[in-house]
Amino acid sequence: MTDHGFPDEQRQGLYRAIHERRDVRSQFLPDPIAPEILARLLHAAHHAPSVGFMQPWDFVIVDSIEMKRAVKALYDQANTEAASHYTDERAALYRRLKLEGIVDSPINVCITCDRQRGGPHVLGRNTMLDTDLFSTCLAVQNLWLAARAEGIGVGWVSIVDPTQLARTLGLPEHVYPVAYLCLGHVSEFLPRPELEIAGWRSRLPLEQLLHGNQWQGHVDDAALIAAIHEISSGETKA
Ligand SMILES: Cc1cc2c(cc1C)N(C[C@H](O)[C@H](O)[C@H](O)COP(=O)(O)O)c1[nH]c(=O)[nH]c(=O)c1N2
Repeated sequence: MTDHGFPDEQRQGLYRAIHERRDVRSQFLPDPIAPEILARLLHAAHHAPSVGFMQPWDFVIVDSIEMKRAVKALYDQANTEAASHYTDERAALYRRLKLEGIVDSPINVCITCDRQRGGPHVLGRNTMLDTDLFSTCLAVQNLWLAARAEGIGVGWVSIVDPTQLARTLGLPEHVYPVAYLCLGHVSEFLPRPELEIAGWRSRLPLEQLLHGNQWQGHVDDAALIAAIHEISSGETKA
C-alpha cells in the first residue's frame, strides 16, 4: 500500500491546529495583521471544498471603526434579546460572557454566500439547497485553522440579525452573511473553549456520539475506546 500520508511533523501540525484552534473574544491585541498573513488566510478559505465547485463565498473586509461600531450596535441589540431567554443563574452567567471582539480586533471579515452563483442548477445542489451555505462554512473553517497555525485568533459573531447585518454591509438581496469574523493577534490561546472554562457547557464524550450498526462492534472495541480516552486525556492536559 502506498503511503500518501504527510510526514509525522506535518501531520502533528495539522492535528495541533485542529485541537488548539479557539474561538477568540477576550484576548485580542490591537496590532495589525500583516497583509501577507491575511492573504494566506483568504487563500486557505478560498481552497475549501464547495458543492459543484460553486465557490459561493465572498470576503467582505471590515477595518473602519465606523462600520465596526455599526455591527457592534447590531450585536448589542441582538444580545439583549438573547439574554432575555435565560433566567436566574443562567441569565447572570450569560451576561458575564464576552461573546464578541468586534471593535477590539484590528480587522473583521464577513464571509458571505452568494446563493445564485453558478446559476440555478449547481451540480450536487438540486436536492440539498443549503449545500451552498455548508460550503461557505467550510471556507470559514479553513480560514480558522490556518489562522491558528499563523498565531492569529478568530472569533465568530452570530449574535446579530442577518438581515440587518446584510443591510449594514450593503450586500445584495441574494447574498447571505454566513460568518462575521473578528481577526487579530492574541495575548493567549485558551487551552479549552471559553464557554467550557466559564462553566456554560462541556465537551461531550465522543463515545456518546458514535451511532449506527457499522459502529456497534467498534463502540465496544476496547482498543478504540482506549484510544479515544488517551486522546481526550491529552487534550485535558494541554
Ligand atoms: C456557527 C457558529 C456561531 C458562533 C460560534 C461558533 C460557530 C461554529 N461561536 C463560537 C463557539 O462558541 C465556540 O466555537 C465553541 O464554544 C467552542 O469553542 P472553541 O471554538 O473550540 O474555542 C460564537 N462565539 C461567540 O462568542 N459569539 C458568537 O456569536 C458565536 N457564534
